[in-house]
Amino acid sequence: MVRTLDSLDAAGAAVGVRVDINSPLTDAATLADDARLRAHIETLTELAAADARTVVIAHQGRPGGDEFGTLEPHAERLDELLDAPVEYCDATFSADARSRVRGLAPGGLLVLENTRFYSEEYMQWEPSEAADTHLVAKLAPVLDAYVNDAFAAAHRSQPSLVGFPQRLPSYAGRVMETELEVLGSIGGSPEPRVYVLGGAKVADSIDVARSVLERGLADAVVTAGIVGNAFLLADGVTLGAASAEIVNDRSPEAVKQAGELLDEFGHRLYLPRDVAVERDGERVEIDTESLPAAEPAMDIGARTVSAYADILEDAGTVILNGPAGVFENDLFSFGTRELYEAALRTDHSIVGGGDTAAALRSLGLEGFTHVSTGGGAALRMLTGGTLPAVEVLDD
Ligand SMILES: Nc1ncnc2c1ncn2[C@@H]1O[C@H](COP(=O)(O)OP(=O)(O)O)[C@@H](O)[C@H]1O
Ligand SMILES: O=C(OP(=O)(O)O)[C@H](O)COP(=O)(O)O
Repeated sequence: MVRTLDSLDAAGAAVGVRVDINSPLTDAATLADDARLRAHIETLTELAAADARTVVIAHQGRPGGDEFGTLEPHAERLDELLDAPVEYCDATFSADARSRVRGLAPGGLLVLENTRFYSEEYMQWEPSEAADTHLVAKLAPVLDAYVNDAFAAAHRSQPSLVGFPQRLPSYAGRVMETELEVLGSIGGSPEPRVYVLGGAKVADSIDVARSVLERGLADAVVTAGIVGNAFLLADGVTLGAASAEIVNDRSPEAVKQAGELLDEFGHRLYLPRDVAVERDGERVEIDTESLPAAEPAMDIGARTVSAYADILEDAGTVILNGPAGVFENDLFSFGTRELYEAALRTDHSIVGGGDTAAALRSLGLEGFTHVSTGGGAALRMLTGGTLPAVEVLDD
C-alpha cells in the first residue's frame, strides 16, 4: 500500500500537491461544476491545518481543446471553499513562481498555473525521464515533499504525475487513498456482483465487460445505453439503421466483439428487452421483438428497467458506469433515473465515470457507497490495469 498523509510531517514544509481539478467550464473564467475541487478539500484542509506551505499543481483541459485554460477561477473557488488563504500564480515553474513558493507562509496555499501550458506535460514519459523535464527539474528543488491526490489523472504518465516522486518523498492524498481502497477492493466486495455498463464508450465498456467476466469479478453484466445497443445488434436484433450507425460510428469493431462475449459469457450478460425512441415529439417504447425502428434507440424501456431492477435487487454489490440513455433529454432520462435508483437500494453501490457522476448530480441521485472522481482511471482499475502515477509513489 502506498504511503499516505498519515506519514507526512508537514509543518513548515513546502508540499507540492498534484490534484485533478480539471472541470467543465461555462466560459474561460467560470467553472460549470466544482465537484472535483470539493473532492480535494479534505486533503488541502488537512495540509493547511498541519501548517504545510501547500503548492497546488494541476491541469485544465487539453491543448487546443475548448476547456483548455487558466487555473485562476479554480484558485478563486478554492479560496471560497477553504478556510485557509489561497493565492494564484500565473506561471508554473518560472523564477517568479519559485520565489512565490519560497515565500509562502505556513498554512497558506498557492495555486500554480495549468501544467499543460508547457508542452512537456502533455507527453507520456518514463518516470526517470519525467524527472528531468523543465517543470520537475525547476520546481522540485523548492519543494520538500510531493503528494499525489489526482486519482482521476493517475492513468497518465505525465511529468507532474510521475516525475516528482523520483526527486521528492511522495505520498498519496486522501482522494487517492480512498479511490485505491474502494476500487482496489472490488474483488472482496459482497457477492453477487453486478456490473451495469451503459453510456457511449462502447469499446471501453466491452473491454471492462470482458475483463470482469474473465476474471470472475462479475456474476452478471447488465447493458444499457449505446453499449446495450451494440449487444442487441450482436445478438441479431434488427434495431434499425439509425441505431446501428451510432454504434458503428463509436466503434466499428463493437458488434463483433460484443458477439464474441455473448458466445463465451452469454449466460451472465443481460440485454435490453425494449428501447425508447422519439416519435412525433413523444417518447415511444418498443419491444425488441417489434423492432426495427426508423428512429434511434435513445433509452431503455420500462420492461428492461423492471427486469434489471430484479437483478439488482439480489446483488451484493453493484458497479455502474455510463448512463442508460440520453439522460440530458427529459424524454430519455427515465432509464438512467430508474436504474440508478434501483442501484441505490443495494447495500454496496459504486459509480465510476466522470460524466456519469455529473449526470447523477444533475438528476439528484445521491447516496451511493462511492462515486469515483475518475473516468478513465476508474475504468483502468476496473479492468485490472495499473496506474503509472500510483506505481511510482513510495510505499
Ligand atoms: N442510447 C443512446 N444513444 C445516444 N447516446 C447515448 C445513449 N445512451 C447514453 N448516451 C450518451 O452517453 C453519454 C455518456 O456516456 P459516457 O461518456 O460513456 O459516460 P462516462 O464519461 O461517465 O463514462 C451521454 O452524453 C449520453 O447522452
Ligand atoms: O478528466 C480527466 O479524465 P476523465 O475524462 O477520464 O475523467 C482527467 O483530468 C484526465 O484528463 P485527460 O483525459 O485530458 O488526460
